[in-house]
Amino acid sequence: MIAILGTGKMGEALLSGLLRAGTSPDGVIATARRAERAEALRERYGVRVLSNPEAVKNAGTLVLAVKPQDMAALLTEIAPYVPADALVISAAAGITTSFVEDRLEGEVPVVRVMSNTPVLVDEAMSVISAGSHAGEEHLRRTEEMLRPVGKVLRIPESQQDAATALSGSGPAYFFYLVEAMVDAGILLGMPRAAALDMVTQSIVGAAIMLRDSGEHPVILREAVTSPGGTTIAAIAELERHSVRAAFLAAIEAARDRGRQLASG
Ligand SMILES: NC(=O)C1=CN([C@@H]2O[C@H](COP(=O)(O)OP(=O)(O)OC[C@H]3O[C@@H](n4cnc5c(N)ncnc54)[C@H](OP(=O)(O)O)[C@@H]3O)[C@@H](O)[C@H]2O)C=CC1
Ligand SMILES: O=C(O)[C@@H]1CCC=N1
Repeated sequence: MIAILGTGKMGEALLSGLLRAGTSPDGVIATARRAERAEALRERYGVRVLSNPEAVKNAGTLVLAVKPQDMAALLTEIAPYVPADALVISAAAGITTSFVEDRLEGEVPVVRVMSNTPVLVDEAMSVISAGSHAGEEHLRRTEEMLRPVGKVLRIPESQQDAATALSGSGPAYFFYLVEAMVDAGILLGMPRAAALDMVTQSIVGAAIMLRDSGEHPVILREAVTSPGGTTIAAIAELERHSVRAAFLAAIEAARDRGRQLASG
């Protein structure tokens, strides 16, 4: 039995992914803070929505999907009820496995996960790291849960904040880029819907080429960039505005913010 504690955006995305992958609604318990949220989850997915202690007592795998700022309170609430042989999977940005271990009784295996919202379309990037009481079996169980909803990589926990900044937050950067490019289309007089179609299909096509061709992104970009042509005129402007430097600084800021999250 899997319990998802704190079924908000990520928790619901994981819940829907588990059900799409064939887990029966009887095999998942959700928890929520608000009664109307609990009712919506029951109606939408047919799963049981229980209190945190009831969910924890009944489950072998606990997925903690509350905001980092709510994690300490959740752990205090569930600590007396966590079964000794349960696997605890923490999905929160910035929360270390030792933060979770220190607030639970005994030597509970904890796996830290950073996934991203493309879980909703089975194209998540999830990175996982074992805590000090988790071993191969716990990593494998976590992989089995996450693989149906996308790609899973094992990384050292020391890289988790960097991964959060790159792939956890990553989809937001691409949506931001799409917004900016659609605005450029509007500036050039395109209808908004047509501009959105053009940009969306370009980003989908580029992403699939990148994933499936095995080519380095520089080679793929060079293939688009004709001497004296349009693309290099655009790239010259991107360089003039230090867009690459902005990405380096932005992702570093996201990594640094991740490091602060456990302290509120
Ligand atoms: N959104 C994203 O792209 C990603 C998020 N994450 C991580 O996932 C976690 C959740 O993020 P996200 O889904 O965006 O946030 P949400 O706020 O959408 O989800 C958290 C949910 O937990 C509920 N909650 C809080 N405390 C409790 C509690 N004690 N018992 C039961 N439910 C509780 C909240 O209730 P209420 O609705 O009342 O606030 C909310 O519904 C975070 O730790 C974040 O770092 C990781 C990767 C990507
Ligand atoms: O913005 C955040 O803090 C969360 C973590 C990764 C993506 N969203």
